[in-house]
Amino acid sequence: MDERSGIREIKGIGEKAEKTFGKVGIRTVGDLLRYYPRGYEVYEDPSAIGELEEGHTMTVSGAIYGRVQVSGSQKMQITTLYVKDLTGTLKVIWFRMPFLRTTLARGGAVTLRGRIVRKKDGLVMEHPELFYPSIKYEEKRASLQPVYPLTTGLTNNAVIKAIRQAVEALGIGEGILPRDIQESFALVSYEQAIRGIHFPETKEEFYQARERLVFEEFLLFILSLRMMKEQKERVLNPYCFREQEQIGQFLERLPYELTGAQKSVWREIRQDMSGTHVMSRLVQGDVGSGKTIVALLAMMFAGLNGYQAAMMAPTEVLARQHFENIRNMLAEYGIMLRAELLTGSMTGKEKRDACERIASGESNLIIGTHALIQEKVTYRDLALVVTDEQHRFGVRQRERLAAKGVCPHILVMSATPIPRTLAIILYGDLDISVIGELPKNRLPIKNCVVDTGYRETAYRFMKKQICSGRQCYIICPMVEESDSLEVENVTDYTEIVRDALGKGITVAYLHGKMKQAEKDEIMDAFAKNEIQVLVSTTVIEVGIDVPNASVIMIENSERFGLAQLHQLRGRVGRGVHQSYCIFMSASRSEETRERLEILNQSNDGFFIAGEDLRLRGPGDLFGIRQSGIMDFRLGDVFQDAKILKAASEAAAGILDEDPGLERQKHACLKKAMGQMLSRNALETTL
Ligand SMILES: Nc1ncnc2c1ncn2[C@@H]1O[C@H](COP(=O)(O)OP(=O)(O)OP(=O)(O)O)[C@@H](O)[C@H]1O
Repeated sequence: MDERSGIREIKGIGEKAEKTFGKVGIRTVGDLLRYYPRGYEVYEDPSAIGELEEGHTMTVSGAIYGRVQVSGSQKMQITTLYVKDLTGTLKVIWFRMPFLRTTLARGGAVTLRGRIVRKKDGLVMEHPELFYPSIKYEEKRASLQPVYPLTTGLTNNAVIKAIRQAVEALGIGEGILPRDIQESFALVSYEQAIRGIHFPETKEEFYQARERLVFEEFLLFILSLRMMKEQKERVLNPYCFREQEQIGQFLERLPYELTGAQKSVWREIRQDMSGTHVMSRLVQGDVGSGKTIVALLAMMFAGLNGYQAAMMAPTEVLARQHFENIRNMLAEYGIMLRAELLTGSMTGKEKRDACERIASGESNLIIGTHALIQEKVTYRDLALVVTDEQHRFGVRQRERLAAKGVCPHILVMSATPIPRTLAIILYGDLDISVIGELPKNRLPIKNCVVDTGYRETAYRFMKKQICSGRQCYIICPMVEESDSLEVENVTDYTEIVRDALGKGITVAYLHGKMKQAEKDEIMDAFAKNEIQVLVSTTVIEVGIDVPNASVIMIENSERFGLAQLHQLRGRVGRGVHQSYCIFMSASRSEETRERLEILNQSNDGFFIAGEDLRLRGPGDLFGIRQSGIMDFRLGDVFQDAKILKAASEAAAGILDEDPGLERQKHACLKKAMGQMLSRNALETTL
């Protein structure tokens, strides 16, 4: 058995289990080994019964007191047991486990781990994990128990068992890292890493295992990017771009002057597009810095030179907003180009018609969502691809869209405030431009952090703003992960806001479960100030641009990450009006206060990202987080910035020494890269 073997070769995995594992993408032994836990549970020291706390998962050790009883209906049998220690007696119940009556003997020593709930007759431990005799608990005590992502039919124990079997039966090889790299970066061996990520005995073991695996992930990613960049750099620019007078005229008639930063980025883009090689450029800028107009200029530049340009937005609402914006500008300034919208929610006929106009070249500027790559779209002469909010798309999707043209120029817009040093590593295949200044007409947003007692005052404040012509967003309080409740919650909350604001103010809501047409209608009405208050879940997070909106109130701010709060806040302060952000928080914890204070003090995305990193700290054991920026299994580009840097150094060293990865010691690495790149290529052709 090796990593490529099917999982059926593992003892205990039959046809049924094979299917279940298949649902989470595990087909081979290698897939299984790289199915990492999403967190770990610590089997803590037992607590005294007299000190148990409601709502927590806790462990108790004691003697079985009295007889085990089974009651309830045939369908739902309840087994009850009392356990006693020096400090008290605890009632314990299990559902559908009547057989325990014969297993558990009166007076026996037992350890139980479960959730403590309050019932009529006091605290009860519900459906706990049982260690009988107690000594069995010692094996688990203080160790970290992996918790895997699961699906229907797949239990945590089944995953643990399968991985244990695989680890024991398989001589785990050396992995892909060359020995010299492993040694010079003081990383643990592949075998230690695999054991340590699944079954760490200590936190230290976990950290080391994770470090090695994250390093590997980053190294592969960086090497692949470098290779892609090299291949790209060889591509000569097949397009012929000439300066267009109409662009200059357009800029002169625009109601505002471009900022210095916008001008210089626009210059770089123009030079790239008419240069000798195909452009691959990332434009980074804080929320509201005016990236859209720069993208639009590039698209017009392509259109006026007789080519097509496509822009892929992360949501339909945003695609429509860009489309309307572009269409209106073309009409207003008399530019003879045709904009086209293509999104998944359009009817079959609408899509077909749009595709025809794209294929014939009648439409030059195409704006859409994933539909731009998913639908069967052919372009007549695609010379530029703009992807908005790049972090919502992977490198693969970007490539897939690029594959639709011959080899179009690529422009990526990103509001993710990552420090330049990090950006250079992460977007290794792109050149980077930064729009590092906000338009001059902006007043800094005024912030406040308040508790829910301030709500009434906030409503009064909003009412005043609305009376002077402004509009407001309210990010709705959240309900615990429940989709059906989410809808109810937004509608109920909207009623409360309507009552609070009184007649004459139109309040509407927006949530993820609404039909696209409904969402579009609401957004259109909000943009026209027919709606004054928009209550929403976080669907409005990215890119929405209504400069007249001057207040945003974010309920449950404590539940969001700093970067997301900054994005949400960025929906206001986009015009000449003084804007306000009210961070409402129900939590009194010191940590929450400190986090929100950062936003209260600063409107600068780069500063906030840095502080976020400082607060999150290295090695966040219980949440192996995904930053959402890159699609890494384990790594987090913020949290693991140090490992990322180390991997980047390692990549540079490897390529210096052996540019084609021809040496024997790099063979495994090259193979893994090949697999990764061919996976990309495969998706590109789909
Ligand atoms: N130089 C400028 N002077 C004044 N206003 C500007 C300037 N450039 C852009 N704007 C306006 O600022 C607003 C925000 O611009 P834009 O939507 O491009 O921001 P963005 O960088 O895409 O932000 P986000 O990341 O939040 O989407 C828009 O209403 C736009 O018309």
